[in-house]
Amino acid sequence: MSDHLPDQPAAGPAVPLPYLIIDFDSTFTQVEGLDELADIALEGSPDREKIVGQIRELTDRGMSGELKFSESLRQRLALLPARRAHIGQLVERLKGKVSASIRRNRSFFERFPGRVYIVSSGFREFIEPVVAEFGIDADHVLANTFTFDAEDRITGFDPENVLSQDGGKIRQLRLLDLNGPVYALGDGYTDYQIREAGLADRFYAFTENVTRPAVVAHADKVLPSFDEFLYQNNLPMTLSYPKNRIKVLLLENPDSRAEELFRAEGYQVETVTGGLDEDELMARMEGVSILGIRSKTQVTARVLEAANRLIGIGAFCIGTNQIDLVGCMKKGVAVFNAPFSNTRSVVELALGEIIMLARRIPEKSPKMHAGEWDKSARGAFEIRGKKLGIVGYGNIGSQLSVVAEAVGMQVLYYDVAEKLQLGNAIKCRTLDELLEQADIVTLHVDGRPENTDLFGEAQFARMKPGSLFLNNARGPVVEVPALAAALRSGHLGGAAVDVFPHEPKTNDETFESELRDLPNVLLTPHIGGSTAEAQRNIAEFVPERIMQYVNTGNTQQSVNFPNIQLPDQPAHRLIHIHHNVPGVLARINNVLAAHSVNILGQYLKTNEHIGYVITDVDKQYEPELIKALREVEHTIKFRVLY
Ligand SMILES: NC(=O)c1ccc[n+]([C@@H]2O[C@H](COP(=O)([O-])OP(=O)(O)OC[C@H]3O[C@@H](n4cnc5c(N)ncnc54)[C@H](O)[C@@H]3O)[C@@H](O)[C@H]2O)c1
Ligand SMILES: O=C(O)CC[C@@H](O)C(=O)O
Repeated sequence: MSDHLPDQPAAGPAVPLPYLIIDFDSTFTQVEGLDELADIALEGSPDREKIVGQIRELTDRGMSGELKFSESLRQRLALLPARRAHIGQLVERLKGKVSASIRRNRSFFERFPGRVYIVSSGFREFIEPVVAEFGIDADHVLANTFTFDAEDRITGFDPENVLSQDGGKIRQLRLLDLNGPVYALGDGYTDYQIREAGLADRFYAFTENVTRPAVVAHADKVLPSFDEFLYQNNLPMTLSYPKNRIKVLLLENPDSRAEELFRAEGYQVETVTGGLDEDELMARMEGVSILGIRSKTQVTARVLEAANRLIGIGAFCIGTNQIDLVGCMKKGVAVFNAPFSNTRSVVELALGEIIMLARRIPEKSPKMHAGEWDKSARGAFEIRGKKLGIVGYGNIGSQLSVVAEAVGMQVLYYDVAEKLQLGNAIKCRTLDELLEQADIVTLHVDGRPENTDLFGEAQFARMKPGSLFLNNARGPVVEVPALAAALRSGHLGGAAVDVFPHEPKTNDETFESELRDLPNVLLTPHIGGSTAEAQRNIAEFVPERIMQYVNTGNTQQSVNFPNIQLPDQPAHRLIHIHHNVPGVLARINNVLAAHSVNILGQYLKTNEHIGYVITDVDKQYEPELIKALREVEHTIKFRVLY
């Protein structure tokens, strides 16, 4: 079943295409023309900020219906010290501030110029040249006109123009006397009034730039973008799917940059500060296309069942053991993480902990806070020349190896996979070999199920008396009672633990552990990767991967999908995810052949569970092709990108 991102077939116009009455300020463009004109005219003036602020406020009060429109316009122009020459500068500025979704769909305007009217209480002098670039003629621009004095100063507006009067848009629409369905699109109350007066069949509140609750309350539909308007009306659009329909749910407080990037892309974003348990998460999954989590949220089979539109998961961390990766694959959900964004932070924490434990700081510092002066060298040692045993020589383990050698340690490592030996590090053939030699043992394995209880009584017993132990990897890897016993007995000289089998879901919950109050034990609340740098890196890395996947189908660095790095292609891209059973590619190609499709490129990669086929095709194809591809047996998900 393909259940998400319904593709937009190369749609033709609804017949007949309604007349579109589109507002200019804060709708066609992102800004209000008069506010910008004031900003230009007052450049260098000490009153700039104050006057622009006053004009903005008057604009807002007029747009939300709080102040009579004619009064708002009169007062704004009285404050505006502008001249004719400023208008040219304004036009250039406005050309760069056309609303993103309008700019994106320029071809729509060029294709249907006769059906679009710009009806605005702004001024023709700056509107006409901006919309002309979209193929909208001057006679389809209905707007006010300025008056000037002999020195070319703007003195006011032409009072005879109906648009300068209260109810101006209504009067203008009456004069237009359009024959056929009329849809009004705008951000202001005066746009809604067209509909209220019965002169438009629908009013669409356009919220891409500003949202005025009083206006939204009256709208037939709310448009976070012009794409959404085209999509709802089955009109030709530049994107295959409106981005505002993509809902992102972000849990566990990733850096705010993540939310910012998703919003800038046009997605809807909801955030939850802490983690959610399974039932809570299930209740939130309806309609979510992208889920963002960190280490606490368990994405289980039940959660996936409740996810009716999920296409991607972003793990804003390294570990992905909290996600049912196979379940995601079988549902066509691509998972991305940030494999190196916090590596350095964990390494620095581990190195710091090694030094702190070697000097017994976890005991000395609390004593000092309690007023006790305990100056002694008992049990304290330098780390220079000591043997550091790294278990798990992946990104973190190997980076720690380099840093530890730089401070004079001898590195031993053990990994289940063959790894590049860095510097002078010595590979151990078995874990026991490492445990028997190391003065300090540090864990950097991943959280795969087989690693549960990797360290228990037997492993601690193998470690040298007085040695130190660190776990910054995953809580379940260590049997906590065995570690506590080894510390209590004095067999281990100290430990630093950042991760626990049971971690509080939020900062409001109490942390319970047998390790509390043990001597020379550093406990930290899973903060190995919690630095400003790491969190910022993660918050950029993960959204970028996800947006690339949504926009191009690129699965490079996905944790569970076959990795394909796709070329840019000015084509329609058919993205097909299917169960990996023999013959699916042949079936897909039979469908393409039966519809005489011109294939520009095809890419296939499979893994144990799924096949991922990307076919770039010529833009000319019959809409039935899409239906036929969706119906190919064993399809998990299918979408079209263009
Ligand atoms: N404390 C934190 O805040 C924090 C931050 C980042 C990462 N982590 C944890 O650290 C882990 C390691 O991160 P990484 O980026 O180095 O991952 P990685 O995948 O690059 O390295 C893990 C290494 O462990 C090895 N390994 C797995 N099981 C093993 C075993 N039983 N014995 C020996 N070697 C084994 C793997 O072969 C791999 O080389 C992550 O999976 C995550 O769970 C914790
Ligand atoms: O920030 C987190 O929640 C997890 C950090 C760490 O364990 C990781 O896997 O990157």
